[in-house]
Amino acid sequence: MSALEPFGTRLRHAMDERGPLCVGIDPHASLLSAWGLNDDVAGLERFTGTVVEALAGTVAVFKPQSAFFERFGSRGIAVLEKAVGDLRAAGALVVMDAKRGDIGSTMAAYAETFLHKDSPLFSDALTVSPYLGYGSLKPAVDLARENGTGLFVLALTSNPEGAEVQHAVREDGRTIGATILGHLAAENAGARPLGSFGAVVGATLGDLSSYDLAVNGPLLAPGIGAQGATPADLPGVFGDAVRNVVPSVSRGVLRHGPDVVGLRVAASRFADEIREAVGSV
Ligand SMILES: O=c1ccn([C@@H]2O[C@H](COP(=O)(O)O)[C@@H](O)[C@H]2O)c(=O)[nH]1
Repeated sequence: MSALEPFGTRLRHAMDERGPLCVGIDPHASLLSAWGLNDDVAGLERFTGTVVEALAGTVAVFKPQSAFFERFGSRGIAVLEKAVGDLRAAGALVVMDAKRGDIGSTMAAYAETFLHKDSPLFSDALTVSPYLGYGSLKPAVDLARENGTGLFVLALTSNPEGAEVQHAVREDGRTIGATILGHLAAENAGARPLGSFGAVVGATLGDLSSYDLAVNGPLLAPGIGAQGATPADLPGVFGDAVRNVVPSVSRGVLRHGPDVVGLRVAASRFADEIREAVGSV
């Protein structure tokens, strides 16, 4: 494979061409059942293949949730591998939502799993947890730089429980979330048109004006749809940083399957609402 352009550059182009919507692939057992599928590998395969068939050619970014594939063991991982390959072959970017984080030496192995160009699970970016210390992510940052891939670091997550950690105030007066954002701004310094090191910032969080979201990198924003946030909330949550937001919707789109037209209509409705909301800033 020839060297890839940096993830941030590829993401900016994909957002310009296809819009910023990210569709999450979360094959919950309840969704498999609602689609009339069994909660087994054949059901997983059919579900995932239908999402790819319906949306891979039009949506910019996909975020497979690794947990829903891992729960089927090696055969589930095989379904995930195929989906990643098919999505990328259709011109979409893949953010693997595996939320890895460990001491540096183990982090290097996680990075090789998802961000090394020769890995079967090679993805354009990976979600990672900085809660063993931001510095523990260095092997992933380094490998991402070498391979033209990216990271999305959990900074201010969409779930209410996140606040007890992420809003905690350090001795220097900064919150943990703000500290993570600061590290990302440093990683992305000077990158054009967009850095490759993004933050996960929930769309559910309300006014974040006390946080400096100008990290010169993408802001992956889960929480739209099933968790209650809407595209119209985006400008109020993200302010000027909204142009770098990648709004992510999983169940809000997936519940419209298994009909491929239903999935397309749902994704296109979210894309339109996002365009309207973000265009208004
Ligand atoms: O802060 C976070 C980080 C990640 N997620 C993940 O996004 C999807 C949300 O799914 P919905 O069905 O759209 O609610 C899911 O995979 C989460 O693990 C998040 O929700 N919040």
